[in-house]
Amino acid sequence: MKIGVLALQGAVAEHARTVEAVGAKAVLVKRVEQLADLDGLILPGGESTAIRRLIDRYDFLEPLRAFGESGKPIFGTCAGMILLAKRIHNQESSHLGLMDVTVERNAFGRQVDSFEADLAIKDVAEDFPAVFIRAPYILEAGDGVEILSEDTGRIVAARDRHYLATAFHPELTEDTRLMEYFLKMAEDAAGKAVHR
Ligand SMILES: NC(=O)CC[C@H](N)C(=O)O
Repeated sequence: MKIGVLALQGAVAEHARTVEAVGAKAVLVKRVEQLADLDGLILPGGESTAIRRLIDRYDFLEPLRAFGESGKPIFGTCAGMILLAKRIHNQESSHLGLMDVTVERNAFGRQVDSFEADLAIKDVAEDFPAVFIRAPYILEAGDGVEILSEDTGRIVAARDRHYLATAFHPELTEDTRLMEYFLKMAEDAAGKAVHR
């Protein structure tokens, strides 16, 4: 399986390492043509406004939408979750607008810029070490969205069809269980599901 990591800005190398750790091939995506032969794509954390500027500069917006709309899985972490969302709280427009959620940016407030929490994530882990950095969270999720994890009442991981999003950074720990979950989504989508 080939999993791309959008390599415009943000935590790119860490995701690529985790992709390789679960036995898939990581592709650092810097040009639109590279999307063609991927089985899934990761939108990393970083700064969503900066990533968006680069998406526009390199004409990635429509190709990324088309990638998602073709049924290929996309995993957005932190800023990547903001890029995936259909709605952004207090903002008129969204970015890719693919996942049926409303997100709020920097939602944990300045006092708690960064923190770690052990999270129960449905179908993934009882105790996932989650690192939050100026993290957003999901304020509202559409009916078809499966809530995978909440931290103190806030939705911090969710899945909408073939879109997966976390408010935290799974790539900053050695724990590969969430990446295994995403790889399984990509395998299922590719119709190549193998017993693992
Ligand atoms: N760690 C992150 O990805 C932070 C996200 C950032 N606060 C944003 O709004 O894009």
